[in-house]
Amino acid sequence: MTRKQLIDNIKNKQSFLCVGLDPDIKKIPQHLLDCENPLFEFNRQIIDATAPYAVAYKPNLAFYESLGTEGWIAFEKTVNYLREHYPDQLIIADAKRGDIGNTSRMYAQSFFEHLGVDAVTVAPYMGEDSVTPFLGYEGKWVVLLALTSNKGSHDFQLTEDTDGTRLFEKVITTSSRWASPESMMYVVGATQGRMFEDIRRLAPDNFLLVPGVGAQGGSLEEVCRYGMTPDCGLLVNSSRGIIFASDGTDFAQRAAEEAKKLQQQMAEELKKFSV
Ligand SMILES: O=C(O)c1cc(=O)[nH]c(=O)n1[C@@H]1O[C@H](COP(=O)(O)O)[C@@H](O)[C@H]1O
Repeated sequence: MTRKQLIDNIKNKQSFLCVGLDPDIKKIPQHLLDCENPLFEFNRQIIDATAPYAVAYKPNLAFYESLGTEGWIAFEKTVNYLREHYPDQLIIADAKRGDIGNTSRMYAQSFFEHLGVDAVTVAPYMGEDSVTPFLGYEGKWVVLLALTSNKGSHDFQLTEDTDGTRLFEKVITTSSRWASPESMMYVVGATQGRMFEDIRRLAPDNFLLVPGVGAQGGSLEEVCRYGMTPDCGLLVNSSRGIIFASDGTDFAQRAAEEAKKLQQQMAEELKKFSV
């Protein structure tokens, strides 16, 4: 999906919601456990219920890989279901990959050629040759970890160079030379508040994937105040806050309600910024 298509979808739907498909088998409703593939059935119903309010889905590979073959099948079926029934939704494989060039090329092939997702999360730690194999696929995106939502973001990302440059700033400045905002997004946690101002100084045009609202307590209003651009420039993810709103037979309907609430707040924010 191109940047223009993504922006058009956001404007048309008045939403920049990314629904995180992190279906923990221990938390999905009991009545689904008898289905042939409980994870896929859970995702299918969540997708059907939330699609009107979302522009992207982000399955996190950990929740699938942890179940072995059955989990991987659920992941593939989920991607195929989205492709077939909701071709306008951006699919982000949250895999946090990155390795020596020769290996990254295989990861890129797996996600972009075999699975056909639109975007993959990539860790920057191994540098240019670990990231560039994911670039150069028409309409595909690298979503590079910049300033994450967790406590551990202080351990490395916020440490300073002798000239005061913080590591996440170096990641953005250096990686901006590898790709344009047409194919590079950055992950910035919603819990980082005013740091979005610093991010925007370095990455004024890039889309930011922002996890951490809902279960991790980040503020949507604050993210928008410091991070929104004239093109919106944000994809805000919520996983548990939507998909586990209920563990009963009404789980899909409750997920839709939570997604709709976020979409309505997003529409207000888009209006404020005249997007
Ligand atoms: O790359 C990510 O998506 C990610 C980066 C980050 O800094 N923080 C973060 O929570 N995530 C992911 O975003 C999702 C957040 O889930 P919830 O906290 O349940 O909304 C999970 O899949 C996390 O692995």
